[in-house]
Amino acid sequence: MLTLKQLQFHYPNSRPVLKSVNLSFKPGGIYGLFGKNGEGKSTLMKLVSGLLNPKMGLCSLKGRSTQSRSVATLRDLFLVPEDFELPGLPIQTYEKVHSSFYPNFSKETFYNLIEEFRLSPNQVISRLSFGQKKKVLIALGLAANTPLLLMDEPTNGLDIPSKSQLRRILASYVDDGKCIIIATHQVRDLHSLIDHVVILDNAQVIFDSPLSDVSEKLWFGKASKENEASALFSESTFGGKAIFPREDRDESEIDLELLFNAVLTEPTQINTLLNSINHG
Ligand SMILES: Nc1ncnc2c1ncn2[C@@H]1O[C@H](COP(=O)(O)OP(=O)(O)OP(=O)(O)O)[C@@H](O)[C@H]1O
Repeated sequence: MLTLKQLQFHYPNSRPVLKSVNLSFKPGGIYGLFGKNGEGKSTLMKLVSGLLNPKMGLCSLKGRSTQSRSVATLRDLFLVPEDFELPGLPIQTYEKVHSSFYPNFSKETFYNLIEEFRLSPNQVISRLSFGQKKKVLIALGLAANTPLLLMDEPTNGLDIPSKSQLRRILASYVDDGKCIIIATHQVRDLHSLIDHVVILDNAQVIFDSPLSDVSEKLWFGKASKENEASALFSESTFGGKAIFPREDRDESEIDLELLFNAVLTEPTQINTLLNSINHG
């Protein structure tokens, strides 16, 4: 659905933010995009949305370059950005202005979500709190029903009940025709939803793997004197949690935070093991 080919980007007079990034995103998946602060997650989302132009390479959505920002492409994607400014319009007016851009927009979904988020259609957006504004954008993004939904730190600003509410809403939203990419540091908020992980580091993709492959090849458990030597990665600050080759052990629950730290520290070891999967 979405392909990034040899994508390169830097801001004026700055170091490269992305160096030759190649990625492919398929429908039916929720992708987690991770990276340390400043590694280019928001930039990548802006490139995909056509808000920035790559210095080299291409982003194509359903075979069309997103850089052209053609109507046909823009109606296929929605970006919920991390930072935004929203106008002093009532929610229902804002919905009317934006819904017309999206052929599959569902007013029913939008107003159901607005109600679920305890907002009311006549509230003026500029007078809402940051978290409430974010909920309006999330409702708009989900109601737009676009094949590609990009969410940059969607749980930032949401209170604890709203985070689980969003998790539940997103789980029911994804279907075989849609692809969702979520950039987040709040791994725990959405970890149960994510089924594919992409990690950016040093302007490159250092990890790109479905979690089914991670479960097949890696085992998440506690390090002990007996097994310490076989650990691919262990972190004492995680209470002795460690990652091992799975071998013939039962499947374990994936700890995304530990996986992220492991990939940043031992990318070659982790990737070599995952690449040994025979997909044939
Ligand atoms: N408008 C801009 N002009 C110049 N440099 C920028 C601009 N926006 C971002 N950058 C730089 O580009 C790099 C990538 O920023 P980006 O916001 O994409 O990172 P990020 O991974 O989303 O970070 P975070 O996790 O902190 O949200 C950073 O070094 C940042 O300083």
